[in-house]
Amino acid sequence: MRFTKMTSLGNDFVFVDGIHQNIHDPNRLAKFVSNRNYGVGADGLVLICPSQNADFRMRIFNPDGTEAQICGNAIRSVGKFVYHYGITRKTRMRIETIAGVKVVTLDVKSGKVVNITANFGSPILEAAKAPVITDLEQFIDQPVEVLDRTFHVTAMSLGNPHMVAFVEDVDHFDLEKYGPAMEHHPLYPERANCEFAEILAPDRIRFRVWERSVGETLACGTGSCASVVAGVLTGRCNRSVDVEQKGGVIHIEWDECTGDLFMTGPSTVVFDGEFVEGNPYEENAPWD
Ligand SMILES: N[C@@H](CCC[C@H](N)C(=O)O)C(=O)O
Repeated sequence: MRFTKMTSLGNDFVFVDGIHQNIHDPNRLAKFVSNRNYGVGADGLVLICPSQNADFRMRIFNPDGTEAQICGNAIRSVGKFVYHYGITRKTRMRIETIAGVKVVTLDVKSGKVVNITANFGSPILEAAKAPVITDLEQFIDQPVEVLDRTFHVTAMSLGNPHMVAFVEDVDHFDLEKYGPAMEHHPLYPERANCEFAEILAPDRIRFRVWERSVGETLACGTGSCASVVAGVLTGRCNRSVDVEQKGGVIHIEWDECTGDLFMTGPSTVVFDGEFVEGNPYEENAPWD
């Protein structure tokens, strides 16, 4: 089985072409490839599959083997992957996910994909669909007690669940302490991807993320969108924002007329590989 390692601002994934290869038990494969000692090492596995109603279908699996609905950095990388490997010549394509079909547009210069924009559509702000357990219709800037602190949280779905809390001095924020407690907070029946964000200027945010089923990652595409949405809804930022993360900067636009969220940023093909002796399906394996 051949694979490709790609990274988008340090949010790294193993991509497997499931159009020309037959993949069974992707949940188990995800645990193996994601392991940084026994496998390739990644924040998850991405399968690129044929689609009935779009150009391609993306499936994304977290390192614990759970399947997520969507991933912002991975979907942009899928756009680059299919163009880079000549699977398509299209520079604008529709990619199916559990969270719906998203449009991905490539910026190609001298034959190379330099930037990729993904349209995520509108964020889902209805609390019941975020999902958050509350009587409120929307969960915006609401006090939430976590361990010894109260955060003001805005919850939403980008297809996957997010919560955003604004903090001061995010670089010194104790993410290891509050991240897991927030991810597993009883408010979120499906757990949540948790963004702790600092406003640097109305057009610049810096955030750190504690991802559901992963932990801290260097960047999160859907988390970048969620941070800007929460910033706009609470009057903290503009609709066109550069979002800083540990792994780099991404640009987010939240269109006032259509309500669509656009994310633009790079993706890098790091290396191609082929599994030799590793057996992803081994019983009682050390990556379980
Ligand atoms: N890194 C991602 C999100 C990946 C999925 C997430 N861990 C979940 O379980 O929802 C991004 O770039 O959006």
